[in-house]
Amino acid sequence: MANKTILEVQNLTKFFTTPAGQLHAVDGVSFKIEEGKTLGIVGESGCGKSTTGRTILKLLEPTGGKIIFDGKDITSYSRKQMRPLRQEMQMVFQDPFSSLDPRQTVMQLISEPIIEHKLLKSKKDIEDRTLELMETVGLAERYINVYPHELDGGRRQRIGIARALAVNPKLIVCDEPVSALDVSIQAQILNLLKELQEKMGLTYIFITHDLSVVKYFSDDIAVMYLGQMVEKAPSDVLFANPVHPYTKALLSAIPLPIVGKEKPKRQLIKGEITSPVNLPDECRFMKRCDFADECCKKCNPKLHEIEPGHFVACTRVAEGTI
Ligand SMILES: Nc1ncnc2c1ncn2[C@@H]1O[C@H](COP(=O)(O)OP(=O)(O)OP(=O)(O)O)[C@@H](O)[C@H]1O
Repeated sequence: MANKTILEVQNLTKFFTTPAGQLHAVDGVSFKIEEGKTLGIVGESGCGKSTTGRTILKLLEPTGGKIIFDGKDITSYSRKQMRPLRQEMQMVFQDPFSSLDPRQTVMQLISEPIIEHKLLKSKKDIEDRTLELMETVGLAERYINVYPHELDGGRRQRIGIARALAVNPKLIVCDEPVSALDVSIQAQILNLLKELQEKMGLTYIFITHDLSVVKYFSDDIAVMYLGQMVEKAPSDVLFANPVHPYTKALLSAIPLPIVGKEKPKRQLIKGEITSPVNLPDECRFMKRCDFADECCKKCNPKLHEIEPGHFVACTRVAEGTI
């Protein structure tokens, strides 16, 4: 039996008005996530991953589209209407250092959301819950009175995770949560997030520029390019059978064995991601694509299901010429 859909995003857009014109940071993104699952969102810097995450949590107002969380259409919810939902939707950031008040101790940092959301009242209950959360994220009790600058990046990220867990969320948007950490620490934090998911039934949106990080972590992976999803599939399918030229190039650049197939030759992606301002109605990846031809100028391709659950937005794939 399929799990319950906890989040559905339909044709989400977020545009910013800039002196140069409308900047299409998120441009028609749609997906569903079942409770307890992880959707990885990957793509290079500036493709709109963080804006997607922040808009879903209503930290940014969407320009268009729909956000349905736990059966409720929250697209037009006011700040006040969002308040009770804030507990259910949390975010873990890349650099916990910049999101943690340096003047607060671990105790103050972890207990803050408990106090803010009035989850517990007595000092003793708050302290007990803080200690319980520290244990849950693997932070030894001896750190309770230390300040974030006295801790390494991994332990600081554990504080960030404990703060998110403090309010018993259902969905956590993890925005590059391990990118600032050493590789050995990255694995510890990924294992912790996985363990917490299994224990608490958490749903994750896991944002990263690094496909190798999400391979074992995500149930589904969405590849973003210039505000749009260009390929979306279950993780194993995406790694075994990448179809969009951008996904292929991203995959060829990571040091992973490709099961049952020879590792594709490394394909360098030419040039830089172009500006998402005033985009013409043509394939957005065209200028960097080795396979581009005249048909790619016809229109901006939509996602097309090429096998169950595997979607690709490429004109040449849709026309069967690639
Ligand atoms: N407040 C803002 N005002 C104007 N443009 C913005 C704003 N926030 C983001 N952008 C632009 O929106 C686009 C998407 O940015 P976003 O941060 O979502 O990308 P990203 O894929 O998360 O990249 P990174 O990993 O570097 O954060 C970029 O072109 C960025 O410059």
